[in-house]
Amino acid sequence: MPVNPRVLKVFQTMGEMGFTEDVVKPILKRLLKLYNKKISLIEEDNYRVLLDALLEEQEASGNKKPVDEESFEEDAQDEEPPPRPLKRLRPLRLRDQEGMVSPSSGNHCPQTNGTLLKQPKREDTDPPSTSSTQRSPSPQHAATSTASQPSSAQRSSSQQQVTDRIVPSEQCLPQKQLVNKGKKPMSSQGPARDKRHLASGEKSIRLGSPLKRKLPDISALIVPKDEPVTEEMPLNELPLAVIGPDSSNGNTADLGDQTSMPSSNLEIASSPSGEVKISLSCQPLFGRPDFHMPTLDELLKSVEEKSLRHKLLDPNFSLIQLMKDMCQCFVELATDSSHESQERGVISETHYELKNSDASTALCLVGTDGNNEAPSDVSVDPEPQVPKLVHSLSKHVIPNGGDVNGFGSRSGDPESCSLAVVPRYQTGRDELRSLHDSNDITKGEEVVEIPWVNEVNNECPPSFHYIPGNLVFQNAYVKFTLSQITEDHCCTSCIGNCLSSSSPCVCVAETLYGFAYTPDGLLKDDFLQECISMTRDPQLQSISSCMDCPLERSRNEEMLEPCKGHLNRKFIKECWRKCGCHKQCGNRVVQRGIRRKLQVFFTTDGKGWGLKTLEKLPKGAFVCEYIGEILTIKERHERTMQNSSITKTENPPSVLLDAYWNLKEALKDEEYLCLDASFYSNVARFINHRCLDANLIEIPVKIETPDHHYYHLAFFTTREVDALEELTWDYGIDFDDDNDQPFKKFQCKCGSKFCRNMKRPSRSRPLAR
Ligand SMILES: C[S@@+](CC[C@H](N)C(=O)[O-])C[C@H]1O[C@@H](n2cnc3c(N)ncnc32)[C@H](O)[C@@H]1O
Repeated sequence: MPVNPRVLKVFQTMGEMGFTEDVVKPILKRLLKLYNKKISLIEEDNYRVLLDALLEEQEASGNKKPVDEESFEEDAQDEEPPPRPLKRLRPLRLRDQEGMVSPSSGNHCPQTNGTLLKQPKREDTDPPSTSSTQRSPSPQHAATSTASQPSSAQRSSSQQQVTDRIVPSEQCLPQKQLVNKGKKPMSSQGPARDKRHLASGEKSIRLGSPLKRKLPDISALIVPKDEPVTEEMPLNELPLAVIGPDSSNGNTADLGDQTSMPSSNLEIASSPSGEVKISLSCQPLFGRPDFHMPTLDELLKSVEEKSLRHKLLDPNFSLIQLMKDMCQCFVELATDSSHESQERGVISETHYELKNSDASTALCLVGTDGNNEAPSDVSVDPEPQVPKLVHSLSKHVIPNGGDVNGFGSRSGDPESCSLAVVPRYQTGRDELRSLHDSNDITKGEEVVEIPWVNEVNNECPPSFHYIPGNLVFQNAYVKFTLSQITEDHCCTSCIGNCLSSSSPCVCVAETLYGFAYTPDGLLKDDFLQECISMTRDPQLQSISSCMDCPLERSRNEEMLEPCKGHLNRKFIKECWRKCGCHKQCGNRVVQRGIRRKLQVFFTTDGKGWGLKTLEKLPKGAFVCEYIGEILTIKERHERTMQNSSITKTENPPSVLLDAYWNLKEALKDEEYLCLDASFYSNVARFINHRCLDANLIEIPVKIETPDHHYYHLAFFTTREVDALEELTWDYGIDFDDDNDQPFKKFQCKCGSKFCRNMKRPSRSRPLAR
């Protein structure tokens, strides 16, 4: 029988591209079968689909399948070109679920070995084969019928085209939905919301950033190499992930027989050029009269509340678990109209329990999947604990230079953000690696990247949450309001750079010495020198004692010890947002954040991790702030008492914001504050101690508020610092005093000739801590 000339043309064209007829033939045959013998679909875009399939075949396996000797005569039929079919990116497979009939075997989008499919228009409603071994034509052809799936000619927006070409999740409908021919999608939401309702209650939910308009290079899709692949479910024929509802949620029975009915499908496709798409197709809960379709917003909110806030520090966090939670949230939302209030109830209850639990109880509470045992792959340190976010931070979190929308709360405010204590896991090395990107330990939170290196051993930096600005833990009163900042407190009439004005602006009026910065953004030498002297020289130290020291009160209210004294300090006042000056005004330095090239490194002299500069720093240069949770002294004490080992581990100490405690007017309890960098902090947590002649000094900086009780603590260089030098500051610890140290005493290895750990006479400031 003569061979169809169009088929011959295919062979000829492919031959010119280096593909032999033997290689092309079986793939062409499969594609023709898939496209109902419509060879025009193969011919489109210069045989793009065939080329893609050939490339995929080459990539996926070196074993060429035997050539099918059948003639193409019956396979290739001439026909009118149908509307442009949809293409599907290769869905990347994350996970296989054993013992379940995966949608891939029953309702997956059929594909060839090539993963880029064009889905021809098809009007028939014949159920497709559900055998995984059969490469049957798409079961979703009906779902992509003319009515529900506009042709390319009908599409005006190129974005729409691109979106449709990339993982058309509607095409992965189970068989039941295929009879929906001609029906319009049930979407009640506009396309801008990027969500689609499918026939018969199915819904495709798209997450993640908007897709780029450019059609990705499909042959270059990333395939995760470490995911399990079974022979029955070839990689390139499966959705990326198939996640069934969590059997532990008690809803399994409601979902029906999972072996006969596919559960929710999750598909993710990505390409090296950055296009990522997640598609979740949820199966309606058959037999549930109370089923209703949650909106995407409801679902996302519920997932966030359920998973993200509760698992912020969970070393066992896994994306799959998150996806499972998402499915579970879907089930809960879909079957319970009062889900919102119930969900909140659970949160507050958990919050209460966590806050009041001891370490072992908390350990049970944070076990994943309701499993109360610590996971076997992590070693659990029962002593140290990590505060864990269990409630919204949205209202009372105070970022560095944060907004003036009424942050902070008086104690007892039920809406305060709250952290509760849960055990800290000693995470495995790999997990730590994933927690701290070696290129940037700040995870993008700072303007500059700060890498970490360890050329000494295999240790990774300790686990902590990187935050670029201080956060209120719970009761600290830190409130910035515009009304608080009066004309006396900010330079509303200034323009441009305050430093270029002949007289100091009103912002620095209360500092008495004018601007602290030079036009180069460094500290003025005399100002710096005075700060250094007031800190280091016992003769020049100015120390005041509180009448009623909150530190002593928190330790023992019954038997108050006299205040040990607090160092009086000079402070810097920066211009801020209510000021009229430019954001680049020279009186705004600390609020611009870290600008220097720094590196976290493992020290060679036994101090653990440290911080070094990678560039030469001039004297008086701002390096970074000391960032942590803002705790009241009471909270600090409670945290210490809850587990006395917390603050006495290798963790950084909590630093008192005590420069104004000795004011005539007594502060309220929630205004005696400190910064605890144990769990939430920035790169300053790595700065090691050096007795007396450290190259950094901490200076109070007031930015947002005229209040005295809250300020920033900023580190400036005390001298010129060479590139690669370790950065150090004097913690002010008294090595002779065994009690009341803010952290575990360590054998000082600072190497300074003024080291106080060498039984020399005290030369510095064993003040209140
Ligand atoms: C703020 S942390 C500094 C970072 C810490 N080296 C690390 O590995 O995470 C404070 C802890 O570092 C260690 N450290 C800091 N300065 C030290 C010094 N001069 N000598 C010995 N250990 C020091 C102590 O264990 C201390 O408790």
